[in-house]
Amino acid sequence: MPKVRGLRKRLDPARREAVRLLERIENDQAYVNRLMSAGLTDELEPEAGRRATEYVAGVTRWRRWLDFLLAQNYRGRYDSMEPRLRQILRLGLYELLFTDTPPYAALNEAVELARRLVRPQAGAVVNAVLRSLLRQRDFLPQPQTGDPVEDLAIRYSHPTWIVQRWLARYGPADTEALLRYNNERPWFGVRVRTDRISRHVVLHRLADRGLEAEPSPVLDDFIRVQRLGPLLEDRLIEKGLLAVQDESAGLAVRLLDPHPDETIVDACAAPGGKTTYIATRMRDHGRVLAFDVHPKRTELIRRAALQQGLTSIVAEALDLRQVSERYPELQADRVLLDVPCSGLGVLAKRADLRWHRRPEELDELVRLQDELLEAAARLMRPGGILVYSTCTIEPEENEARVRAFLARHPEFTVERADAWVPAEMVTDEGFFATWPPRDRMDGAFAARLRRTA
Ligand SMILES: C[S@@+](CC[C@H](N)C(=O)[O-])C[C@H]1O[C@@H](n2cnc3c(N)ncnc32)[C@H](O)[C@@H]1O
Repeated sequence: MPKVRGLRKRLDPARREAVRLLERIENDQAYVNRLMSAGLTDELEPEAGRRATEYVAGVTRWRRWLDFLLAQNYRGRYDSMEPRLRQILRLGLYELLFTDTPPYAALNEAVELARRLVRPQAGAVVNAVLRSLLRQRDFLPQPQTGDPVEDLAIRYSHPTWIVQRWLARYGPADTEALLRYNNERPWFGVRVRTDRISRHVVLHRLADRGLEAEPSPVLDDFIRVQRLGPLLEDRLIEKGLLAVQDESAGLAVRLLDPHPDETIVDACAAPGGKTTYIATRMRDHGRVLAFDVHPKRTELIRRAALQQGLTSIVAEALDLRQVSERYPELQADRVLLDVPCSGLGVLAKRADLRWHRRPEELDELVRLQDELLEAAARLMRPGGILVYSTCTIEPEENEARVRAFLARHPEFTVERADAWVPAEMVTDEGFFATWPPRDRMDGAFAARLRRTA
């Protein structure tokens, strides 16, 4: 029979794009950062874009567990498999284990991807490996390396060094809860400009679009949503009525407690999520000086201020460590110092971060955090408030930095966070600290310090 041309099924664009992105994410750290700020899949139709995003995030999160299972079922050396074939196998297995895709559809799609994107014979490999795993789906092999920490890290798909840290600090039950939380599809916090639109109206509008959303239980101007797509389609963010922001970030601003007509410094401000919230809380009266060392990122602060119609914000590209040369007279009422950190509190949202972080980076970050604290302290008027905040749960970057700062600066004292944030999020020392599995938000920390003299 003659071959009929043109009847070959079209490759699913979402899966094809996911494979392409997964390859790039694994090879190119800089690309991940760009992807995060640029929006993953702009060229796809919205439905395919959503699926591609979900595939990329899911496969990235579960990478270590997927690799363990695939390696057990592959006849050759899994480590030296062609990278693209590996991504296709990961995607196929992810779909089989973690999505509602009917198993044979997932399998066929993966086989087709391998045939077309790798070579025709590669389809047979994918077919054999995934069929074998499909048969084992209800009794999957468990890691037995002889090291319980390693086993847990494989099972929950995290690097061993991170699991080791958390086990030593939190014990097995809490560590498992955190590992599990990091692997769930996260809810997103969204701030509502309640000076322009009521939260109630927003919730109704989203419900009409079929988007699951609920009010934040801890902040009266925040909601939680399961997906961001409908917000983007409704252009509510573009119109400056909503801003994507984790509730933990909102609570750090509440702890700062900015007032109208004050001079506030947001010392590490880009992309401006907290800056715009500060200005909103001040009803846009007063002055918010927003600094960031990266000129391009500083531009994002300006754009956010413009989008939200806030005129009290002045953004400037500046290394905070040089701020007193630039502004020798500055006497801020309040300073927010939202330092660069390891980000180990946001692994549920930043799926790739766990694979890129290295334990050695912590020392360098801690040094920078100390230097930034010194610089921030020089900007304060006596009686002023300094809030030091992070999106990590690592004590070296949190409590330890504040304790070391207080030892160097007896003119600062801690003000307990109880008056501004929910009691369960306040530590014995009076610091704000979230616990993601309990609070259903990012892991974050903030300390409120007053300069007394
Ligand atoms: C955690 S992010 C800030 C997030 C921001 N506060 C928000 O809520 O949108 C830390 C920022 O510190 C900036 N940064 C790093 N080193 C700095 C320095 N020496 N001076 C000023 N900003 C710096 C980084 O460019 C990064 O944008």
